Amino acid sequence: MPLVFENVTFSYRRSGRLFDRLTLSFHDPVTVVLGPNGAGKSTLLGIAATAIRPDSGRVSLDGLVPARKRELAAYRRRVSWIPQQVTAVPGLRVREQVAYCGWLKGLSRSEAWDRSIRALERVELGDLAGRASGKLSGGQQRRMAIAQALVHEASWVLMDEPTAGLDPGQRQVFRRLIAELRETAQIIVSTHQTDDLDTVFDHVVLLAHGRVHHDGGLQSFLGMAPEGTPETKRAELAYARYVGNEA
Ligand SMILES: Nc1ncnc2c1ncn2[C@@H]1O[C@H](COP(=O)(O)OP(=O)(O)OP(=O)(O)O)[C@@H](O)[C@H]1O
Repeated sequence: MPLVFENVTFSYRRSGRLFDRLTLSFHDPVTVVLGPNGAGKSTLLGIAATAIRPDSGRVSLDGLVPARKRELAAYRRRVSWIPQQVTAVPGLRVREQVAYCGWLKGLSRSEAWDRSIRALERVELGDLAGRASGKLSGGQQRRMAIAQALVHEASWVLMDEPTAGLDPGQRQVFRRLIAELRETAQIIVSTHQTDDLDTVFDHVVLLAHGRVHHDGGLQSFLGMAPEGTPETKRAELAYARYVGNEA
């Protein structure tokens, strides 16, 4: 079920044109959108999540076009978005917040409540289900946000810099989660860190200044590193080769 951007143009009022007729198709199980700060990664995911409206062009998912009013709700049910900023809802406990997100996506209250604990267990937060959501650490809040996205079992999960603020142990949890999640959903992860690149990703989109510099398999991306580059440096050097001074 591909998620497709066709000729998408978008400008922020203050900072000018970011995307100029951007055409891109996400079709692999797990895609990473890699790019330096300000490349447009969050905006791209925000558009895919329908939080941001493009000025022109079309986004579609399995033929559903969110710009068509009647298709918007069905599109949104299929897509889960974890934005960069995680918000704790004052007064809610962790499990309540996760269940609330499921309810917002159209689950019944009891279904949302039942699924919330499973979602929290998947991100290894089951033990903290009863804690006030505002009292989690930054890394735990990011994992709660992932649970929020998992609770309604969307077919696409969009994760904006999900590993920011995670310690190495939590990054491992995240990798396992992606490996498990890819069985039931297609995933887009954004990051600016080449050391996040991992065999869990099938597809690499490299973005800089709103333009796509690479759109293809992980191995073809890594293959851009100069010959003889040690395994651990390939992502970094391939990235430097594509983006060069532009980053
Ligand atoms: N609300 C806004 N108003 C004006 N300009 C914005 C706004 N949000 C983002 N921009 C600009 O749009 C460009 C792309 O920003 P975006 O946040 O999409 O990039 P990013 O790749 O996600 O960056 P980062 O890795 O820092 O999160 C940047 O130049 C940024 O300054």
